[in-house]
Amino acid sequence: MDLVNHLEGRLLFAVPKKGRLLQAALNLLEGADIQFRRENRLDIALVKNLPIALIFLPAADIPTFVGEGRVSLGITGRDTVAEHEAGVIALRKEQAESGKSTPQEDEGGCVEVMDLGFGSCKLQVQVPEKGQYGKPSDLIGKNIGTSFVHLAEEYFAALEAEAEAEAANGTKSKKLKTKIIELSGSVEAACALGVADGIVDLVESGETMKAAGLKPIDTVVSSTAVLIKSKNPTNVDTVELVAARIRGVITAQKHVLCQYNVERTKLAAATKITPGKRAPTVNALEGDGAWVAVSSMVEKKKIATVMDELTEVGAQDILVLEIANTR
Ligand SMILES: Nc1ncnc2c1ncn2[C@@H]1O[C@H](COP(=O)(O)OP(=O)(O)OP(=O)(O)O)[C@@H](O)[C@H]1O
Ligand SMILES: O=P(O)(O)OC[C@H]1O[C@H](OP(=O)(O)OP(=O)(O)O)[C@H](O)[C@@H]1O
Repeated sequence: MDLVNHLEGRLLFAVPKKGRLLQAALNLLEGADIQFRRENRLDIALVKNLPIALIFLPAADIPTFVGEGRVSLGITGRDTVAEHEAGVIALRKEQAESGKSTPQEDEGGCVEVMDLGFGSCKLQVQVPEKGQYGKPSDLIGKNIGTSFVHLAEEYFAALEAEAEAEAANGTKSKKLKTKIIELSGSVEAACALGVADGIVDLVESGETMKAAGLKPIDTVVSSTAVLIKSKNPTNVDTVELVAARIRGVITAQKHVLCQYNVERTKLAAATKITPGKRAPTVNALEGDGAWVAVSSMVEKKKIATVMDELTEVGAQDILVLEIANTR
């Protein structure tokens, strides 16, 4: 089937085609009951139960497609959105300076719909552990290796402006003194191989940088995966439906359902610990007027403490249940 000719009327939704965000993004689509079958080697998949076509793209390219309005919705890292936006700002500035065209502030761009809670990492400035550079300003005028050229340029332009203002010499140079060298991967190798004095790269556990003999000296962007939409999306109702479904899955992932029995006299103390989303559900226990059963949504990360506190106030038969979905 020629899928490209079946896109008419469908919401185009970009999903990372590989890499660290792929599996979590697919899990989210499954949780939101977005059903599709991706043919081998095809980067387009028609959704069976909704008017959506999934477009599988490199995470770093998704903000370009969404920002230009070619695709209405996307899942990618906030770092890639920031890089795209820094690129757009740099281009507008360049065009304005050369008088080529008028900068259009309101045109295009990505709107963050929600944080998806996975893929957390930091874009950091890293230097050799045993080297001569201790703070970011030491790197002014040096060589910086990165895949995030626009964010690195923006970062060092701000550092240079700050340094010039401090020196109060009034010579605000237009040209960046620091040399930004674009690398597409294995950026951590650049210092040891003499290509760069410092790097701007992603860090999660810190293991890669430690193994490469590097240490962080600043954070440029803190990132997680995000759902983004274009400024003027097509199929607005479907965009809202998908966002609501994904929000439900994420809320469910972050919470558990806590059920317990407690004496009515201790109910106020217990429900103070588990106030729930709106309010806890309280039911009488069959044949025992003195006891009630309580059920309440609790944040997953707090559940151990909540169970300790409930036990302390006299709650019994505490059960913790996974929530598959919620609205
Ligand atoms: N070490 C990491 N830990 C957590 N998230 C990361 C990490 N590295 C990257 N990410 C996130 O995942 C996104 C995609 O990066 P990833 O390297 O997986 O993509 P990719 O498409 O395979 O790119 P490449 O081929 O350049 O490695 C990044 O933009 C960032 O938001
Ligand atoms: O802090 P850590 O948990 O060690 O993760 C950081 C590493 O992960 C990313 O690289 P990736 O594995 O995507 O490979 P790449 O260098 O080819 O981009 C990033 O560029 C770092 O190299």
